[in-house]
Amino acid sequence: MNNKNLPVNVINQSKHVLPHYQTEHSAGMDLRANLDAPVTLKPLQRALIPTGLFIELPEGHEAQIRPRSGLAYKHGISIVNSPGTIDADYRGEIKVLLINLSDQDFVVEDGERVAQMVVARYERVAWQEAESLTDTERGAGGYGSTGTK
Ligand SMILES: O=c1ccn([C@H]2C[C@H](O)[C@@H](COP(=O)(O)OP(=O)(O)OP(=O)(O)O)O2)c(=O)[nH]1
Repeated sequence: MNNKNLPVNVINQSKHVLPHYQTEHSAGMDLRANLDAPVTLKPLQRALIPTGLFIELPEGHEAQIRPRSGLAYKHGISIVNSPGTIDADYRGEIKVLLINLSDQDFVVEDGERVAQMVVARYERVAWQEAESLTDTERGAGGYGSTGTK
């Protein structure tokens, strides 16, 4: 572990090693399915996959549960609520809400790396109710207002 990394309390009740960064500058750590038996996802079926991990994030941090691009590309496996949010005050088990967007069955095996977790800082807002907002070049334009070329 890099000594600049954020210390995070974790309880690992899974059969597997703790998630770890695969390369020097990976943003995410892959999460492994912790299963007693394989789970088959039929086309368009979803399932909540347990990880056996419980974490205690420092205040001001969240964890985002994101799809893995390889599983998405090769097998159409994504995450229904992507990115899932793990709150700093959550003490339950981290779970991954997978969905099979392909037209073939997909079998999730115990220990398979099914998602990645990115820890990020966040801000909370203090509303300041206002009569008007500042003018900008964009204004209310969105949804493709700037074109594609
Ligand atoms: O992919 C996810 C998303 C969430 N959670 C856990 C951690 C999170 O802190 C908690 C609540 O998530 P969220 O706020 O997204 O759920 P909700 O549907 O708004 O439920 P709640 O009313 O419990 O906040 O569930 C997961 O384990 N995996």
